Amino acid sequence: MTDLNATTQRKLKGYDFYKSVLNSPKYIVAPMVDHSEYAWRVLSRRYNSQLCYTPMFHARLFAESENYRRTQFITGPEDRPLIVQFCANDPETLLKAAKHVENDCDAVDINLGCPQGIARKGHYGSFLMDEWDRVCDMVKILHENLNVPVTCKIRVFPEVSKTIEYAKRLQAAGCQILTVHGRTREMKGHKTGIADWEQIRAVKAALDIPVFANGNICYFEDVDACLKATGCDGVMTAEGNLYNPALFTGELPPCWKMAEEYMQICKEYPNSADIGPMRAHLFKIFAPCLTEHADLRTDLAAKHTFEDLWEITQELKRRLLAATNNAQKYDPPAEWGLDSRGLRILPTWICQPHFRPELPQDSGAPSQSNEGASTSESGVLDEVAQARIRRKEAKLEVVASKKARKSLGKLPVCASMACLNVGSTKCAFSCCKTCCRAKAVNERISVAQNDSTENRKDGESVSESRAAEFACQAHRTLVYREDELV
Ligand SMILES: Cc1cc2nc3c(=O)[nH]c(=O)nc-3n(C[C@H](O)[C@H](O)[C@H](O)COP(=O)(O)O)c2cc1C
Repeated sequence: MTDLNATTQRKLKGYDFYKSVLNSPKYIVAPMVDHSEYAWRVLSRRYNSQLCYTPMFHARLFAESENYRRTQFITGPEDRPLIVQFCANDPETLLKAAKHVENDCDAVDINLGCPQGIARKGHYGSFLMDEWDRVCDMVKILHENLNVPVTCKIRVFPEVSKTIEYAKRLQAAGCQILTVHGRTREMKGHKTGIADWEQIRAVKAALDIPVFANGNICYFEDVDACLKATGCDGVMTAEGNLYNPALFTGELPPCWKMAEEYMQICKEYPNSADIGPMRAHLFKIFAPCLTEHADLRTDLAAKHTFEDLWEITQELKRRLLAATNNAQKYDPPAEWGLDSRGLRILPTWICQPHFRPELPQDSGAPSQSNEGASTSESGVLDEVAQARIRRKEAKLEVVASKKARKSLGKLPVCASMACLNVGSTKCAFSCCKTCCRAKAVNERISVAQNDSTENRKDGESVSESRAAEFACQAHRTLVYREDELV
């Protein structure tokens, strides 16, 4: 261990550190596994992000593996101010890992908020929220032995008094900046919900060190609202930044512009991002328009080279530009149009926050808030979560359809499983009027297509002659009476 006084005295603390070293940042990019990598940080900084965090690194792996360090921690001279984040549960291991980065960053952060299963297994993140002594030992060892300050990122407890007490313990142990994610450990996935700015405000009021607020930032306007509501020194955003990397400028740029610039950075800065993160970013940037261009969505999931992803980006750009008459810029309306959920209606070619689809009432999941974009600290693609929701919704539809069929009692149901109408006794196949007609039309067409020219009477088209014949032969019973049909 180094000389305690020498190290701690040399370092600027709290507000001095925040102002002199970090330049009083208000706009902060969150630590994000697989997402806040070097290339993404370069892009975010170009669009007014004033402080960036690296993705969370695993302290033990970082301490032990040169290969892990080399492949995971990539940075450059313009990548400042920068805070490197670790997850850990052992003070000595954490210190060993942090020593490797102390000369290439401005502070080291401890992840005390990850709520994912992987954190439960590894015993870190929010699963240390009940072990205050161990957590404080980790803060203390970095405070006393690192050349740079130590910071922490926490989630809140259900009780505000407990969050305040916890935050004070961290401050006393040597934490120099605290980020408060205003959600509890249980608020994840479908239970994400809205972050509690009131709890963040209470924590901020109780501490002497700078505090960053995290949660509920979807638009630029939310930043000021959050600063005002919480009194915090800065606002950190994760998903808001992923869906619109220019969020902190107040701009709503076209998706292709951000995608192209990001890809160019990846090319310009070799090794700044892997294909995995690149693809994950493109999925998010293009999220609003990928439903309309499902073929490219499939391509994006399947392709594995930079050139392929670049080509997909270019193709989407071509299509979107064509659809928007070459519009390069979006001018927000004086007053926002809102959809039925109260969300802003924006064209799909514009970078915009992503809102989870509302689950049906009886899905067993708590209802979603508009702001409650679910987070994934283990870096799992939102695509996967959305596919899961879609599958669940499809299942619920089948259940509802079966229920509805049951409620029709003994009435014969249309033989075509696709609909719930009562089947007609006049139809040879027990279809309802609509399905029977559709069937008849299709079959007429196929008969007509097979018809030979010899059968044609002068002046009559093939389809007309054979269709009439077909309808009267095979569908003799198709004489509908409207009142028999649902
Ligand atoms: C893809 C992704 C990866 C994340 N990885 C981390 C991480 O490495 N460390 C961490 O402390 N939080 C991580 N988080 C959580 C965010 O930092 C942030 O606390 C959370 O998303 C809430 O902020 P938001 O409402 O702005 O999204 C991650 C979130 C996302 C969406």
